[in-house]
Amino acid sequence: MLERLKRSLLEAPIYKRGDYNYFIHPITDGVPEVRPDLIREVVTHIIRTGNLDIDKIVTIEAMGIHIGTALSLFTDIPLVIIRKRKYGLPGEIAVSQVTGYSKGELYLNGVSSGDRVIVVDDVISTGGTALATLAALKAAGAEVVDVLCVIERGKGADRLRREGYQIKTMLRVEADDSGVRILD
Ligand SMILES: O=P(O)(O)OC[C@H]1O[C@H](OP(=O)(O)OP(=O)(O)O)[C@H](O)[C@@H]1O
Ligand code: HPA
Repeated sequence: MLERLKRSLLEAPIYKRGDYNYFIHPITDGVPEVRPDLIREVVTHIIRTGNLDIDKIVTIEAMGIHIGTALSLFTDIPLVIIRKRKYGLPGEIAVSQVTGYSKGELYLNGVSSGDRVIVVDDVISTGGTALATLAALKAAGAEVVDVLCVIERGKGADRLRREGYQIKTMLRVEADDSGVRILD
């Protein structure tokens, strides 16, 4: 199961971002290319394992967009993209995002109070992006029925679980100077 994802992760090159061993992968970076069979494998797994009794799919710019778009096309459920750009629309919700190597602002539009949503993203590492997303959705009055990240590294998923959130991930990996190892 998930053979294409596993194989491509084991081949992923490492790029040092300060002290952070950043793996470069089609799902997380769109590099070198995003093959349809890989996306199909990932989205098929999300459909099989995610709670899709929802009104909207929510993802985060940038590398959640291809996953969210494919899932939306497969399920006919609308997609909301949390952007890194302010639009100033009425009701726009801004939250701060901190990852293992960057800081920024995220802006949520398009989710209404009472909307049932799933959050999908490519990877969780420190959990900073997911926690910011969940804070924005709470402020919007949405009901988050599931959180699903394709790849888990570090302690971010455990951080969300400690804060009471359910999160599903497809593969857990670790990355160091020598490359990516699949833990389970
Ligand atoms: O658990 P965290 O430490 O928050 O890391 C996970 C986040 O890091 C990346 O986003 P980022 O904004 O760095 O890059 P992107 O624009 O390429 O998605 C990735 O897409 C996740 O959203
Ligand atoms: N690779 C790609 N995207 C990421 C990573 C990584 O190692 N960590 C957080 N987002």
